[in-house]
Amino acid sequence: MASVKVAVRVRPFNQRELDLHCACIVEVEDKKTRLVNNKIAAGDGAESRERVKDFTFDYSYWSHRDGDQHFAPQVQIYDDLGTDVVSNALQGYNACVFAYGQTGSGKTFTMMGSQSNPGLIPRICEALFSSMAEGREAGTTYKVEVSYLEIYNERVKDLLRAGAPNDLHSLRVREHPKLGPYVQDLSTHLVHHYPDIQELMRRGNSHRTTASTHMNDTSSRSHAIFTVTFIQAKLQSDMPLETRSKIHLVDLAGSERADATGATGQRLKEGAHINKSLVTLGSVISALAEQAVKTSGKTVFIPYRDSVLTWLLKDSLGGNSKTIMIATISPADVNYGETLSTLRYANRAKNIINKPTINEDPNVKLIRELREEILNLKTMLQESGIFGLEANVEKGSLIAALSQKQAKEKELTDQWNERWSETHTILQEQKTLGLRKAGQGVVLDSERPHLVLIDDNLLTTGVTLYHLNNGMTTIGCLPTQDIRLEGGEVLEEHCIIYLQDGEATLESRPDAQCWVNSQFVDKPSRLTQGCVVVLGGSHMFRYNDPQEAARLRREGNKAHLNLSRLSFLSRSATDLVRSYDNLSGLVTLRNCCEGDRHARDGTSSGRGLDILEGDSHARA
Ligand SMILES: Nc1ncnc2c1ncn2[C@@H]1O[C@H](COP(=O)(O)OP(=O)(O)OP(=O)(O)O)[C@@H](O)[C@H]1O
Repeated sequence: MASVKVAVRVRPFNQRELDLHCACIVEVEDKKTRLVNNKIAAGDGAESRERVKDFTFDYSYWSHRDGDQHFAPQVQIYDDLGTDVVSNALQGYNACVFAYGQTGSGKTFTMMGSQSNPGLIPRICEALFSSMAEGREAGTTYKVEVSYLEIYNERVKDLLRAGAPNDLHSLRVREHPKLGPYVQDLSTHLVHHYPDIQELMRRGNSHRTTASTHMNDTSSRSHAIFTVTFIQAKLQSDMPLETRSKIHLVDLAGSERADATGATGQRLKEGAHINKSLVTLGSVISALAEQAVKTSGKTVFIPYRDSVLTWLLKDSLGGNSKTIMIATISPADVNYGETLSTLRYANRAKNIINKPTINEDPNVKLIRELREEILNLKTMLQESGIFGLEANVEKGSLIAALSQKQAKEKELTDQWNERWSETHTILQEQKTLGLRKAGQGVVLDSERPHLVLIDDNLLTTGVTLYHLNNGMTTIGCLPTQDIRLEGGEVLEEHCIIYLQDGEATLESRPDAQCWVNSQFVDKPSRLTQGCVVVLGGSHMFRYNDPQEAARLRREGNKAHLNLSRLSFLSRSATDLVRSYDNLSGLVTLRNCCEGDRHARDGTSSGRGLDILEGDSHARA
């Protein structure tokens, strides 16, 4: 059992409040937040008591004026609240942080922050990856996935699939009997490094629905949920351990009041929907708070399903999660009503009791239980002695039970080991490939020397990359070859690429058609960064050596990369000229006109490929 932790944060005056010469009506001292109603005169008696409202929370943060003695910067919020989220996730607990407050009160600033002053979400993610780097050294394998959605006008939109058809902007929320509510077809993204997450955050944030209101120039009109699924697996003293935790980081839309925000038309309609979720959130919080103090044992109805937001956050509110609420408030007297309402909301949330548990993999749990039972059975056998027939019968059944449990335990442990070694290999492979988004593009940052197929089949839509083995990579049309090529003039065993001390050399088999940068290969030929390899007349590759490329970049020595352009004329059905720019690696296709054909004679002629010379030769 754990209560929801609640923190309050007071932001600086905004321009509008400064222009209105607003008075500051909030005070903060330790855990206490005091709100003063300036409209009631100070004095004795009941009226004066009405003037001041005191609230106590787990944390009260004064972020009103930098330089004040108890000023709370972003890093303090992270140190107090974010570090807990990270350690909970590492222990296998679900965690949730949600920011609640009036429009323009600092929710996005607290959760996401800015480039120069990052908020909780980037700090939590960065710390998770730092911890993972340490854990990996100790042999732990991690799998981290991210999804990012917004709820706008009670519809769920995938923030990481922008440009998708409209139906993907209205995803369905469903409920799994064991896993609970989830969003159908929501994209999840495997991440290997912190910059991967940064890129996803940047992309998702740029797709959030925002608009300008009187209260905030870039007001978030939606509730945004950034979810990190964190799975870790390791062997501890030969015992498999596997946990899965979900971290929901939620930036709610601001509560609206038409008079305060100047909302009309679409903004007013949004307000009604935003309020529907927030009103339901309020009802859920009240019902949970009521349930927590109830002694009669009668269950209170919790209206989770009345809004998409509360349905999706069901586990975080009263369920299996360690949850933190951050209530953000304005210090200005003009916002007294909204601030009071936020503080009351937060005060009620303090009473919510959650039931967090460590999310252990069910099979691992079973293995652990079986091992305990096996240990007990062994102890019983040792203590049972061998007196009389009855004792022998009992001993026999103990031995049978023991061997049955040992067999089951072995089967489950083997399955677990196999699953994780496979996952580990896949993750390692993906990490080596370093697939990352760059704007609309996808970049493969492989760390190992490789060939990229430049495919002339107009119906091929995939990109093929072949890693070279350390030592020998065989190429040919036989299934036993490391790289199997079909069609054209490819021989059963066509050529071999030797990779030794980081240097790749291509050796052609007798009668095989191989060219490197337009030079026919009749003796071992060294492959250099960016060179073009043509095999069997119709298979064209670009060779990449990431280490050589990095060295050349460092040296600023691009001179050796010849700027000349090679053009290859295919005599295959496509009849296109492909131009290859050696420096950028760009391949362009254009229709071949008669005037382009300067077929070279010699080895390539009649073999399905003629080589056209560009302005000059590329380096061989
Ligand atoms: N603690 C703070 N310190 C400095 N600036 C802040 C702080 N909190 C908020 N701000 C500034 O106030 C403005 C509004 O903040 P923010 O966008 O985070 O509000 P919000 O509650 O997310 O609003 P909405 O509900 O409209 O999206 C921003 O310019 C932000 O930089």
